[in-house]
Amino acid sequence: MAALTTTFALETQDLTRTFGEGAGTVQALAGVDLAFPRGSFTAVMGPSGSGKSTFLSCVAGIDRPSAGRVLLAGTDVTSWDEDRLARLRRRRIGFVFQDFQLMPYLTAEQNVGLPWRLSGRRPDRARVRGLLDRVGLADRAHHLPARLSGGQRQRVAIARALVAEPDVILADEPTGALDSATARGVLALLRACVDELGQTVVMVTHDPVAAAYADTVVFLVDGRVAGRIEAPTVDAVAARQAHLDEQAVSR
Ligand SMILES: Nc1ncnc2c1ncn2[C@@H]1O[C@H](COP(=O)(O)OP(=O)(O)OP(=O)(O)O)[C@@H](O)[C@H]1O
Repeated sequence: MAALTTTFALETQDLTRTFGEGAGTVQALAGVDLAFPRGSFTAVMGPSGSGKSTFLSCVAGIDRPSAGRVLLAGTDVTSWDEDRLARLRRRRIGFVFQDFQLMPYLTAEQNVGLPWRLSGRRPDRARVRGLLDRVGLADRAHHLPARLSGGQRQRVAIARALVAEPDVILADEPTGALDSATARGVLALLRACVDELGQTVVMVTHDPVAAAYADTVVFLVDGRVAGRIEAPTVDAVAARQAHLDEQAVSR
């Protein structure tokens, strides 16, 4: 059976995550089946609280699903222990967090090189500099995060997620804190990761303009897949979002 699943960089089967117990139980994910082909760009959208961040965390192995499976390149990693998952994340997954998670005492350049250091390698300085240049921060390489704006910090986090050329890039609202010109630059960079390097990008966003950079948009509602759009346009995404919001209000 494994051969059938290896064309997908990432797959979830019946992914379920429940928080709390008894009357206070929240079902953040209620059986999500999704498959992400290698070299694809997928946007995950949905109302606030629909399970988007929980989905990314479970897929990255940062959170543990209550049931269901996560497969990376056809390998079931659901029951891997913490150490093994951490090593996998370092090697194969780039994660852009909502809150950046930069090391405050490292410069922009050192933060970008961190994934290499953590896996015991010397950072490739030319690649680090090249990525800082791509995200428009060539002249900020020696700045500490405290001396960067929110948008600049986000761009350092993106460069860091890309530096080790991971197979899968998971991004939670990567353009949320950016002005529209910088956001376009970041989205073009993610698109290039897919088109030029064959990486697989899964990006949570609320923004139809950002979602239109993807090949596919998947909508989550109440922890379930509620729809998808292939080859999305800004108008098609915005219309579907409005429709889902109306349904949510009338529920
Ligand atoms: N650690 C937790 N403990 C309890 N409930 C949680 C926890 N994390 C998430 N939830 C709940 O799970 C549901 C899904 O949350 P999640 O953050 O995944 O949604 P989201 O779609 O990313 O929302 P947003 O767009 O607002 O970021 C919400 O009802 C949330 O309150």
